[in-house]
Amino acid sequence: MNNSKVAVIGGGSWATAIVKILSENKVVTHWWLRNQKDIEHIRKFHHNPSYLSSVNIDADIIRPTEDLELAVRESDIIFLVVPSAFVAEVLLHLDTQILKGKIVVSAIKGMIPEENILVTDYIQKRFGVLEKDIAVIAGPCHAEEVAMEKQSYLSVASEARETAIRIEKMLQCRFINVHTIQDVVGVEYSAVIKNIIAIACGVAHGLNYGDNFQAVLVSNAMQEISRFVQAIYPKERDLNASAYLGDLLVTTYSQFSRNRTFGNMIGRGYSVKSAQMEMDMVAEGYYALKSIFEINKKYKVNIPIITAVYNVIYERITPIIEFKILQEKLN
Ligand SMILES: NC(=O)C1=CN([C@@H]2O[C@H](COP(=O)(O)OP(=O)(O)OC[C@H]3O[C@@H](n4cnc5c(N)ncnc54)[C@H](OP(=O)(O)O)[C@@H]3O)[C@@H](O)[C@H]2O)C=CC1
Ligand SMILES: O=C(CO)COP(=O)(O)O
Repeated sequence: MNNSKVAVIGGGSWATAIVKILSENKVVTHWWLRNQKDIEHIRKFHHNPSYLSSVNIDADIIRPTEDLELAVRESDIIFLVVPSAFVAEVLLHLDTQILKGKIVVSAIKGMIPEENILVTDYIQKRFGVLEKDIAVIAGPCHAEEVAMEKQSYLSVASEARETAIRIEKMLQCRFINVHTIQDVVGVEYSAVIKNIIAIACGVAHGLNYGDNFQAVLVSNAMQEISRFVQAIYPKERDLNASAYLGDLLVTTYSQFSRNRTFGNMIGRGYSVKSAQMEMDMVAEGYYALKSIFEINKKYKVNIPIITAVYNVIYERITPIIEFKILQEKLN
């Protein structure tokens, strides 16, 4: 039994997968979900009816609750797992002092819209959490495969080694291998951008481009990620590590990727609205596009793939035309 007191904030597929991992390690967890019906269902039947419903929720270890404040107050480690667009709204009524001295782990791969800042920057700014108490979960890992207990790998990034190791021990289990890394900003930006690239791959697939094109798209994208991350936060980092390249590959190639699925619909001619309505899950890349585009007005990095996706999604340029232009910029 792990003695840390933990809260998981969020009721979607990734939150459900993280709850499964914590439960495997016997970590007593307050699990906040916004949907009262889901909470009652979990209490009664020990499954999340809306996401990864095959996952068994151990009632002795996992305590679903509608009381966010209680979940946070009772815990010393908080896992944030709501899509980035809803973070500010979900945390709105929490006292600004409530996270002081607690460890906050962001499992979110997105940015706070409007403010155009990373989730960890938002948590530090709004709640005064110290950098040493912040961690990020990254790596190529789809919730659906965690649910099936397929061997997976996670990276825990923190500037404080002690914090990273504490979280590593909490997540390492039978089917999850965890390693630590000291690059919160690089890992977060890379995870944000790979979602946009996965939309690009989906659009390309929807337009009937083949594997040859996607391989070139992804390798050019890796260079794009490298240029952007090094411009924003220069540091010696191995972008071939699974926290960066691995996550890009799984999201651009996996059948489970929501971002790729969303892009595929756009490529096939769906409007943005109808593609979003068709999916009952969130494609973070849609929101990230706007933030990265805004941030890049200052850094002026050459980001042709992100620009092409931005033009398709926000400027309503026909994908077939935009991708013909992009084609000429890849090598
Ligand atoms: N799924 C995955 O494999 C992975 C996901 N992530 C990241 O985890 C984060 C969470 O995504 P994930 O769990 O997959 O999400 P899902 O797409 O599975 O679920 C969407 C979640 O968003 C909630 N939601 C929808 N609208 C609102 C709203 N207006 N206010 C508050 N909450 C809302 C839903 O709640 P409700 O059901 O009540 O509508 C649900 O909990 C994202 O940043 C994602 O990038 C990271 C790694 C892997
Ligand atoms: O981050 C992920 C896998 O590592 C999930 O990607 P999607 O949101 O596109 O499914």
